[in-house]
Order: sequence, then structure tokens, then C-alpha cells
Amino acid sequence: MLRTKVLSLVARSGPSRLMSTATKLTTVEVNDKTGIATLTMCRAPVNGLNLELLKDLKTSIDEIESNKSRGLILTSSNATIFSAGLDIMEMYNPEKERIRAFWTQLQEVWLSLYGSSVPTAAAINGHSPAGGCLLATSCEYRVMLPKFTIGLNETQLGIVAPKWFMSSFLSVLPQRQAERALNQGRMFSTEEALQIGLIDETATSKEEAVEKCAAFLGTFARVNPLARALTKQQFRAADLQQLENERKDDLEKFLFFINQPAVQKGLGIYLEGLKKKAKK
Ligand SMILES: CCCCCCCCCCCCC/C=C/C(=O)SCCNC(=O)CCNC(=O)[C@H](O)C(C)(C)COP(=O)(O)OP(=O)(O)OC[C@H]1O[C@@H](n2cnc3c(N)ncnc32)[C@H](O)[C@@H]1OP(=O)(O)O
Repeated sequence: MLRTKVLSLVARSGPSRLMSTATKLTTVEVNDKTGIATLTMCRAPVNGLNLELLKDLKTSIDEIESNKSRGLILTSSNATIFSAGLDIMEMYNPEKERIRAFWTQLQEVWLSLYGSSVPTAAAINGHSPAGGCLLATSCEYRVMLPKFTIGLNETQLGIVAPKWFMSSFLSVLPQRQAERALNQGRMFSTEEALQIGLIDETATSKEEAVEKCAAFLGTFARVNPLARALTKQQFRAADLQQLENERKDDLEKFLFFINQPAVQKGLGIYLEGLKKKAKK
């Protein structure tokens, strides 16, 4: 949840350093000069959000919160994919206990990222469908590289984005555009995303995207951190509280929905299509 602690304003010096939670699936690098932490997803081949990546994301976000970082930049180690969204293998023919843990962990990640007291930005250096778009829209600012796509495409897979996916999307886009895009399962090109306001800026390289994110985070340097965090909290509190109140119900709805034979069949066909495309 969004915390009310005052972030340290003490400037640091020296080179970047890797934080202690660096794991195989995420790395966190803190720039000692700016105090900004770059959280990188690195799960081959496509940063599919499986249980383990979600656990690492949650640990890394918590570490960044508690280490008084001045900002968080979320990005990917993959040159063409920010995140392919939820790992469909977690939802297809799922194992009973694991799928519960998986969805619970996804809820945890969203609550921590959307509710982070640290200012957040996403350097979207590749495709960002569904769960990837959820992560990006949970941040306060987005910079994206050209020739990629972003959006909530769930309806294209025959599945339904839950309310809290919509909350993040609605924190960026007006309701009319958000509703239409979700109903269509629309993926936006970088240029379309910029035009509609789904992203804030474009960049020609990952380095430039990270720099632009850092420049955005730097705009808070002279703003009282507690005042900033409490202001952000007021904007996001209702969305966060809604999921907190409905977590169990949300999990049960997800399990019921995902276990429907028609949904399983649809996921199977979608996976098959992905694999066929990959072989070409
Ligand atoms: C009353 C209301 C009730 C509401 C109740 C609500 C209930 C809740 C319901 C459930 C909600 C779930 C929400 C779901 C969110 C999601 O995130 S679903 C995932 C959506 N993601 C996608 O559709 C992306 C699919 N992937 C791609 O489009 C492409 O792979 C790519 C990302 C654009 C990358 O393309 P490319 O570089 O060409 O790589 P590929 O060759 O396509 O892929 C490489 C291998 O990776 C596999 N793969 C790709 N994406 C995924 C994935 N998401 N999960 C698992 N695996 C993936 C792909 O199959 C290839 O595998 P191999 O063939 O084994 O190499």
C-alpha cells in the first residue's frame, strides 16, 4: 500500500549499485547520484508473468520502497518485449494450488506498484500486451519505443480483464476511450498510444526512454515527498481499497472463470496459434 513515510532527500554520490534483492527474474539497479532505482524484468523468452516473476517483482518493489529510492523505473532486458502479459501456461490446464498462488501474487504486485509511495515510470522498450499493459499503466508515466504495441487485449483471448486492470487503464485514459479499447481488445501502436494519451512520450532507444523516465521522476525533486505521496494516495485510494475489500471474491471469480471449459478451450487455441507463429 501507499506508505506515508518521508523519502530521504539526501543526495548520494558514487556509481550505480545492484540491490540485495537482485534475482534471476528481476534486477534492481540504483543510480547513486539520482537515487532512482531501475527495476528490470528478465524472464526469457517474453517476460511472461508467471508465479516466480511475480514474486520477484513484488520483492523488488518492496525493496525499492523500503530503501528510500527517489523513483522507480520499470523496464525489460528483452530488446523487443516489455512483457507478454500473464504467462498463459499458468492459466491453461492449471494446477489447483499454484493458480491460486499465481493470482494472489498478481494482486499483490498490482497493489504495491499502483499504490507505491515512490514515484514510478515505465520505460516500455517492447511489446506490452495485457498484463504488460497493466504494469505500465500502474506507473505514473510511460515512455515507449516505436514500432511496438500496447493494450488490454483480453477479449481477443476470450477472457475478461478484471475491474482493477480497468482501474489502472482508467487512470490514464478517459472512460469512453478505455471502454471501447477494452471491449475491442485493442492493441495500440506506439504512435496511436501517444496520440490517445496511453503513453506520455516516445524515445528512440531504451537508454533514451530510461533518461526520459528519470527526467519525469526528477520533476518531483523539489516537491515535498510526503505531500506528493499523500496526494497520489488520494487519487488511487478508492481503486486500491476496492481490490483490498474484494480480494477473496476476485480470486474466486478468476478461478471460476478460468476453469470454464469454453475459456480453457479458447486459451488452448490461442496458445496453439502463438506456437505455430513462433515456429514460422
Ligand atoms: C462479471 C465479470 C467477471 C469478471 C471475472 C474476471 C475473471 C478474470 C479472467 C482472467 C483474466 C486474465 C487476464 C489476463 C491477462 C493477460 O496478460 S493474458 C496474456 C496476454 N498476452 C498476449 O496475448 C501476448 C501473446 N504473445 C504475443 O503476442 C507475442 O508473443 C509477443 C509478446 C508480441 C512477442 O512476439 P515474438 O517476439 O514474435 O515472440 P513469439 O514467437 O510470439 O513468442 C515466443 C514464445 O513465447 C511464447 N509466449 C508468448 N506470449 C506468451 C504468454 N503470454 N504466455 C505464455 N507464452 C507466451 C510463445 O508461445 C513462444 O513460445 P515457443 O513456441 O515455445 O517458443
